[in-house]
Amino acid sequence: MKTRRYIEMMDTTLRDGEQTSGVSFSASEKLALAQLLLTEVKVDRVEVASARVSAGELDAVKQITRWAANAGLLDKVEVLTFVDGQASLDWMKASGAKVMNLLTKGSLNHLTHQLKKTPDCHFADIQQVIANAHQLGIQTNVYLEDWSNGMRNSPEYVLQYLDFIRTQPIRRVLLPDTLGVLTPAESYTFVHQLVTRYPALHFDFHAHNDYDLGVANVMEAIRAGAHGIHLTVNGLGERAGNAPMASVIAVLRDFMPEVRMGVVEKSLYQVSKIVETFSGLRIPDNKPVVGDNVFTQTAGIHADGDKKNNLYFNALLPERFGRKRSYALGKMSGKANIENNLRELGIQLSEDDLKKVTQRVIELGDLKEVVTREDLPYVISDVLHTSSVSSRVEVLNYVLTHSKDLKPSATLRVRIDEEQFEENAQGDGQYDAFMNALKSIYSRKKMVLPMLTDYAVRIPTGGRTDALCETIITWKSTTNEFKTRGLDSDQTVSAIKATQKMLNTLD
Ligand SMILES: CC(=O)SCCNC(=O)CCNC(=O)[C@H](O)C(C)(C)COP(=O)(O)OP(=O)(O)OC[C@H]1O[C@@H](n2cnc3c(N)ncnc32)[C@H](O)[C@@H]1OP(=O)(O)O
Repeated sequence: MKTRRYIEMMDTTLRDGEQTSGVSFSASEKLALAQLLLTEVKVDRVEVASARVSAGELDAVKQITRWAANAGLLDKVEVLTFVDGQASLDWMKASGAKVMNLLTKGSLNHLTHQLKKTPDCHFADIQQVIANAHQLGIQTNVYLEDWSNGMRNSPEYVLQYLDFIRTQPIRRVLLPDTLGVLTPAESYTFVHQLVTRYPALHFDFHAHNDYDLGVANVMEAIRAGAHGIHLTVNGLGERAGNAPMASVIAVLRDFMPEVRMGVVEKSLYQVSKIVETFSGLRIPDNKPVVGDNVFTQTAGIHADGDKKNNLYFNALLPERFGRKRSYALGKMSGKANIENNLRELGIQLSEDDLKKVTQRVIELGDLKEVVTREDLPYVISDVLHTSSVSSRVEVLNYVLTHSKDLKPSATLRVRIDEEQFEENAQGDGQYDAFMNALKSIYSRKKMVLPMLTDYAVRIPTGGRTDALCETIITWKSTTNEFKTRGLDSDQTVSAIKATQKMLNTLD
């Protein structure tokens, strides 16, 4: 049997990913992510910073290298450096990092117009930096910046460069499509040309996503013989970003059985969520593999087909990533969507009642209202005039204050079963103060509230909901994750309504 070729994965979320406009990771966030990426996601290497950037960046790299040295992983931590005499090397020394990814010029255009040097002069500078690094016990990989344009416009320069670099004590040659301009066909041709001509060199391919071709280009570069690839979590990166890790891993696993890799598929969703929080950049709901809605069937026909011999099955199963399939509720729902959601809630309805509830969900969808699974008991009670909604908990009264230069506060009275409780608290905002008062009441009852993991506010347009504000809160308990929704003309009140629904879902 043919052995599968191992592809090295280098994660550059902490270097190239941080080049996303508006993103800046703190030192502790960088440390936590480097640890997670190397020990749980199990990428082969992480690039954690560019040299010389800032004092905070130096502190972050010091923390990472201290941890990595203790964990025996120091050779997996990389820093981008420049051809700048001793400056980057001094920074490397101070940071404790032992692998540098030296940024050199991969196109004659960049070399001539940015560095204003001749190839010979550039090669001499590079040779000096590599030799000095070697003396400091620092290993070198070389980036050929703008390599893709170099292959198109000055291929003789690229070959001249590689003839030079193969004589140097370097470990890897990193081929960036710096501006994300390659087509898949070119990615294959260019990588294949170099892999064939320089069989002793190790080539990494580094894709950018300017034409949304990052994943396709990575596939073709690997097919052409690239030994490693560079990825970022959630596709973070300058401009349109880099090749997104979760998509690339899924594609390689499902479509390229001839290669293998160390990355743990089950960890991809977790790391994606953490990077979403640390970067402050929300993942689009339709982002493959990690987006909120990518395992949600909306159309009634699809939901129906899922229960009939799994007709809409594909290999991209949510369970591979620790996720679950769900069924949206709205105007495209059929009975199957409603049934699936009711099953999760442990509710059974007769065929006739199911039709009535389905009809109401469709009407609400027409009004642009979002219906969550946890809304269904309210819809049922409204349509069937039953008391299927638990009203164990009722928010009876509250006063919320907001004033200049004073902390917002809340006074709250709730009924839980037959007992009433009152509590005051402060918070960073009115809703935070409300939640703090609520948490105090629940801790008196020795009960823990689920964690609020997302809070989305929307002003639905059109229909009857013109002036209303909709708050959808995502909660995470020890056993599951769910959403509740509140609708009111006041934003805080809509959040409180969503919160009361959450309280009534608790056992
Ligand atoms: C492939 C990539 O994504 S490359 C990303 C590289 N990383 C970064 O740029 C990190 C963020 N950058 C920074 O913090 C800063 O730009 C620094 C600290 C690197 C340099 O800052 P400054 O000294 O203020 O220089 P500035 O950013 O204005 O210009 C860059 C200089 O580097 C030079 N330069 C460009 N490429 C290289 C290179 N590979 N090696 C050495 N110098 C280079 C430019 O020619 C320019 O020099 P000049 O001032 O003599 O014209």
